[in-house]
Amino acid sequence: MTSKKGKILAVDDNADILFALKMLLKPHCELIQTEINPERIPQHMAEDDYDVILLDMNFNKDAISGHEGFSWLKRILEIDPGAVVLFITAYGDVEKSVKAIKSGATDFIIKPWQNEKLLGTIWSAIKLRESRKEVSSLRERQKEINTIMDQPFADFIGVSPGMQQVFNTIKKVAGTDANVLILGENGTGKELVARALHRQSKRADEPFISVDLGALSDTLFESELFGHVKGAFTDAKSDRPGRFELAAGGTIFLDEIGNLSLPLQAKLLTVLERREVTRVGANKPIPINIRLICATNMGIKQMAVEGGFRQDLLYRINTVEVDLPPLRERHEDFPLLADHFIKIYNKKYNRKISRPSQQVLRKLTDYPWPGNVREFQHVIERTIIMSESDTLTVDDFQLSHHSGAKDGVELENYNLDEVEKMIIEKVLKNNRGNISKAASDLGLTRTSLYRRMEKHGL
Ligand SMILES: Nc1ncnc2c1ncn2[C@@H]1O[C@H](COP(=O)(O)OP(=O)(O)OP(=O)(O)O)[C@@H](O)[C@H]1O
Repeated sequence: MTSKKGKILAVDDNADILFALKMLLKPHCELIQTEINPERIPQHMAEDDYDVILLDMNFNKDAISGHEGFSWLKRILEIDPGAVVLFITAYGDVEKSVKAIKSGATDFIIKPWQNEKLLGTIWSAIKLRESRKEVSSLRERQKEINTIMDQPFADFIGVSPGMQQVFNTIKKVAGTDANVLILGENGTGKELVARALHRQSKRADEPFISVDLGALSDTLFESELFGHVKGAFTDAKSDRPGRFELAAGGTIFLDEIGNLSLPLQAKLLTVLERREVTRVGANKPIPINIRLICATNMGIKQMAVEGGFRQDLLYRINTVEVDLPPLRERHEDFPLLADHFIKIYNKKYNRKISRPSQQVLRKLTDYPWPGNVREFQHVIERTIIMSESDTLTVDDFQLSHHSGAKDGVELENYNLDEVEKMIIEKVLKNNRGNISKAASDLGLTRTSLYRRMEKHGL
C-alpha cells in the first residue's frame, strides 16, 4: 500500500492475532480498530464507517464449523448491505471459501498469512468498498434527479373523457413491463404520459432516459443508443455507454419513432428482439434490461401499410397503445389547464392574475390549438407577461396570427406540406430567424422545428 488509506475493523477472539494485525496494518491504514468480542460489532459499525471488516470465522475455541462467523457476517450485511467483509480462518478450505463468498463475504484469508498477500487482499477490498460507495451515491443522486426532473410533470391535468381514458390506461399498464406506444399530435403531452408510466412502475427508482430520435442523425444513432468503445471512430476518445445501457433497470423513452429511417428501424428491431446491444467498435454484446416506451405524432399505422415503417417493429413496440386526443377535442380541460398555467406563471412573474372569465374561456376553446397544450401554455405565459391588469380580457389574447390568412399568408393551394412550409417561413420571418421564438409561436420544440426546416430545405 502506498499511502495510509481505509478504516479497518478486525474482530477475532485471539488477542495475539489482533495484535499482529494491528502492527501490520497501522503503518498503512487510516484506522485499525481491533475487537475481541463480536457482540460489539454493531456498536463499532454505528460509531464509524469501516471500509473493511476482518472477521474471524470461529469464535469459540476449538470450533471449526465457522457457524458463528457466518451468523456474524449475516448480521453485518443486515446493518450495511454494502459492507466489505474478509473472513479469517485457520481452517480454510475450498468448500468454506465458496460458502463464505456465496454468503456475501468478499474474500478469505487463511492463517498463518503472508504479510504482502494480506496487504494486497485488503487493498483490493478497500477499492471495492470505494466503488460500492460511489455506485450507491450515484444511485441516490439519480433518485434525487428523477424527483426534481419529475416536478414539472407532477401535474398532469385532464377531466375530459379522452384524458380520463388515458389516465385509466396508464393505471392499468404502468405496473406491467409491457411496451407502450403513445400516439398524439405535437404538444399533447406524450412525454408526460411516458414519465407517468415510469413513475408508477416498479422501475420508478431507476433512470428514465428520453431519446429524441427525430434529432439524431443516422451517423449518430448507433453510438448514441448503443455506445462505443475508445477508437471506434475519430471522435471516440474514450469508452462511452449508450442510452440503452444508461437506462439499465429503468425506462427508455424513444420519442418521434416515426422519423426513423428504414435501415435504423432494422437495427432497433434487432436490439429489441435480442435484448442486447453491442457498442460500436466492440464485439461483445451487453444484455439490456429496459422497459420500452415509444411515441410519435405521425400516422404510424398508415406508414406501416405503405411501407414507410416496418410492420414487425410496430408489433414489437405497440403491445399497448395510448392515444392522446388533441386539445381542440378536450373542451372540458380548458378551465383547469388555464387555472394551472396561470398559477404557475403568477408565481414565476410575481403576478396576481385572476381566473379567466367565461368570455376568455370561450375564445380559448374556439381556437384550434395546432401546437396543443405546449402552445396553450406559451400563450398563457406570453399573455401574463404582456397584461397590465390582473384581469385578463379577450383582447389580451393574441391568437389570430396563427390563422394564416389574417397574418398575410395567402393559401394558393391546400397541399399540407406546402402550407406547413409557408407557415414556417412566415413565422421565421416574423421572428427574424429566432428559432426559439418561432418554435414557441408554432407550438413546437426547437428540435421539431429544426427537423421540419430541414425537411423543407429552409
Ligand atoms: N395534460 C397536461 N397537463 C399539464 N401540462 C401538460 C399537459 N399536457 C401537456 N402539458 C405540458 O405541455 C408541454 C408539452 O408536453 P409534452 O412534451 O409531454 O408533449 P409531447 O406530445 O411529448 O410533445 P412533442 O410531440 O412536441 O414531443 C409540456 O410543458 C407539458 O408539461
